[in-house]
Amino acid sequence: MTEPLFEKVALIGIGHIGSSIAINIRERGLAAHVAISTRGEDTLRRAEELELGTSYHSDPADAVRNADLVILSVPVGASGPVMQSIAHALKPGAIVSDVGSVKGAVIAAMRPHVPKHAQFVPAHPLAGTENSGPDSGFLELFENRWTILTPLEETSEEASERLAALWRAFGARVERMSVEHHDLVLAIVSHLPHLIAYNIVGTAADLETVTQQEVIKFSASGFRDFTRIAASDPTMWRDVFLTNREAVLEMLGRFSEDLASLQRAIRWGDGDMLFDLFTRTRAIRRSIVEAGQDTAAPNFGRTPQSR
Ligand SMILES: NC(=O)C1=CN([C@@H]2O[C@H](COP(=O)(O)OP(=O)(O)OC[C@H]3O[C@@H](n4cnc5c(N)ncnc54)[C@H](O)[C@@H]3O)[C@@H](O)[C@H]2O)C=CC1
Ligand SMILES: O=C(O)C(=O)Cc1ccc(O)cc1
Repeated sequence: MTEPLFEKVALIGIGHIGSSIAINIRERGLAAHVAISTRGEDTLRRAEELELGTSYHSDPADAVRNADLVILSVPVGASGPVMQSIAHALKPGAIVSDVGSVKGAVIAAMRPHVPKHAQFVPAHPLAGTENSGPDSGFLELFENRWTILTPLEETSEEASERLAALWRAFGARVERMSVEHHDLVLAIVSHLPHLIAYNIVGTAADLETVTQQEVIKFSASGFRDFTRIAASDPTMWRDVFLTNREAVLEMLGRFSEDLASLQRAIRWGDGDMLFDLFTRTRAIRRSIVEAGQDTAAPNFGRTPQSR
């Protein structure tokens, strides 16, 4: 148990990320009260059965009343309307944050509704799995993972630091970044890999010459890794690609050019080109492993169910 960092926290949206936050707050004793609200009545009931909070509200405005910290953990496309619906109930000095995978579009949607008397600290934990819903959260999810804060010019240093302290209490490492840079970095390290996974699994599913049963039966571990990522939540990822459009298209353009060079090397039997690239990429993997960010880390891609 740590000292409570906040008296009352409100969690709006209680899926994979919201429930992992709730479990961290509960297990580490980081807030005296945790009010939960989410769109679906079934999800709200399930959150109560799992004892993720201390009060449960159908109306998000009721949950945020008197809260010192409000965290939105909803699909990126829902952030603006949810912010609008809670704005009038925020207490003076309240900190409002989010966990969205895209920052530019979320900030553009939320910022106009944040009252002057509140502090908006946008955030993004670089941690998650392909699972969704309130049953998929777990305590270790954020351990040794980065959480990026993208404070705005009107955000106070004190509010950023209080939110950073909460993420550190979850075991996360915290870094600050500009909004634009965040969206570019995430386009290459997270959004494009998901697009590639969705595409390759889709291509395999549509083949006429190889049956779906064969794809399932003979899938080697490389393909299996893609199927895990391609099992990620459709609503969440639809919103990511629609809202980080420019950065994803920029990275996709670079990716397509590089893929065309590989295609040419294979066609012309340019083994040196293939060997050189594969040597450089192997070095990147080794530096990720050395930095302790590899798949052997305790939480990667695993949930309590699969452990
Ligand atoms: N799943 C992941 O690996 C990661 C997700 N994120 C971000 O976290 C956010 C939430 O994602 P997950 O927890 O994975 O999704 P999820 O699908 O597990 O949970 C989403 C929650 O939002 C609620 N919700 C949906 N629309 C709503 C609305 N209009 N009003 C109130 N509640 C609403 C749902 O009922 C559910 O409780 C997304 O913005 C996503 O980009 C960030 C890091 C990792
Ligand atoms: O499941 C995976 O491999 C992930 O990459 C999880 C993830 C998904 C979305 C994010 O914004 C951050 C992390």
